[in-house]
Amino acid sequence: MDTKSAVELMESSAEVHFSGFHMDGFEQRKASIEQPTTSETDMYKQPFVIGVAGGAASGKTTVCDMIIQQLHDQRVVLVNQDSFYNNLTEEELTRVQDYNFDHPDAFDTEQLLRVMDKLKHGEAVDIPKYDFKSYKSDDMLRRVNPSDVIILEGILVFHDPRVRELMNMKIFVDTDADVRLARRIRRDTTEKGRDIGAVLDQYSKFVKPAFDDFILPTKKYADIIIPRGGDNHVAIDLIVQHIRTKLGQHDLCKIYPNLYVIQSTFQIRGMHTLIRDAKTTKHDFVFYSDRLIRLVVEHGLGHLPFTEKQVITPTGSVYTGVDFCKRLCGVSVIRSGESMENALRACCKGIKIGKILIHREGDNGQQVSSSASMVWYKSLFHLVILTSYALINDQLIYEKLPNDISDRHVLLLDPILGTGLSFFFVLKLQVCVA
Ligand SMILES: Nc1ncnc2c1ncn2[C@@H]1O[C@H](COP(=O)(O)OP(=O)(O)O)[C@@H](O)[C@H]1O
Ligand SMILES: Nc1ccn([C@@H]2O[C@H](COP(=O)(O)O)[C@@H](O)[C@H]2O)c(=O)n1
Ligand SMILES: [Mg+2]
Repeated sequence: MDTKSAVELMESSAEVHFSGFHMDGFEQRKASIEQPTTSETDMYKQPFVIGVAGGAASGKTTVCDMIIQQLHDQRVVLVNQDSFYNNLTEEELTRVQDYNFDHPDAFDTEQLLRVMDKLKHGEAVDIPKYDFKSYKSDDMLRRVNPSDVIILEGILVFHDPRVRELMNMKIFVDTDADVRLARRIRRDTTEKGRDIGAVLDQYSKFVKPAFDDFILPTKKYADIIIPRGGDNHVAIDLIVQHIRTKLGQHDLCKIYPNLYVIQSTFQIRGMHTLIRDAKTTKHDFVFYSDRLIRLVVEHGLGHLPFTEKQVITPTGSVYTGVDFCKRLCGVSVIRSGESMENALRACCKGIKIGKILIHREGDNGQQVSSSASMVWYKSLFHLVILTSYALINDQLIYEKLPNDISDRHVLLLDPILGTGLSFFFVLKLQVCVA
């Protein structure tokens, strides 16, 4: 992998907060207890699941096709809830006009859940093909391979809470009832060869009541409501843009399995908003930057190894806990890295902090994402593999490092990930030291 692709990926991942980025071949979490990691990496390794609900003939399939078309360079699969229609018994087939295809019980939701579970865990699945004319699943199955994005589409995909929980994004296609009915009449008479009278009977007997009772009430679960379905190009563009941002994070974590992305919360976004606001006072800027940096430091520390430790509590009982990793030091990249020192000192009592100053050339003033970052790695001698990152012509102007740095876990402090080139240079430097 070359530096350029990493930088490009970072560019595509604005708003991501990187921490705990330690490189391949790195010896990690060697101590007897591993910190139970709630790694966001695990989360992002799973596919991004989008649910698309809405009334029959509202344009769900059309919207999905448009999203898939715009995401042509990504691995996307479409799963239709229609594929999970229960087969009709012989008796039901004789009185098909009395069968309610719009009721939640018409679907085999347990099978849908099994299929989604497999896909989410990276397994290929065979999905039934439903035939609207024979009211039965076809003998032919459709092979669906695991993908980065799974779109699950259907009138009632928001109905069952277990299905909803699988979704990272929920879209409701909101189209006027008269438009839906007009489209349905055209579709069912031309494509399904049905009689217009039967279409209208089915609509008033089942489709409309089920829409009011089961589909419309699920609109509240939607993250995004698209009026006018496929005609709403602006909404579809925005959705695709959002998915791309999410996939940017996803890709980074795939490339660097030990990259941890701190999940954005409203607190974090609130701090970013204040920090980025030109009107923010210097005092507030410092206050909120400190708070943000502290979060990154805490998060990074959470990935260090721990050893088991037992203590006696004031009531005399034994508490089995863990001991902090003691062999730590920080290295800040002068000058920006120094802004992270206070937070590190506040979290790690008496920690030694070294400094390095780099003269940087060759970034052409490019800006990538500006996010607080902290990188930790175990010791300088583990970084030989990083030679390939060193594409830049920078110089080490000054260094003051703890003498025993090679025995310590090193927290490299560099809060502004501008182009990321300083960071890569630091890695190059370690190759020289080793
Ligand atoms: N924006 C649109 N303008 C005109 N026809 C449309 C539009 N969106 C969908 N249709 C047509 O309406 C019918 C239903 O659309 P579809 O996307 O299959 O809806 P759903 O999947 O919600 O049932 C299809 O025949 C489709 O070609
Ligand atoms: N044999 C069937 C099965 C389903 N329907 C109708 O299809 C609609 C759902 O599909 P969409 O693509 O429109 O979401 C639903 O309203 C069912 O009534 C059918 O007519 N025959
Ligand atoms: Mg459809």
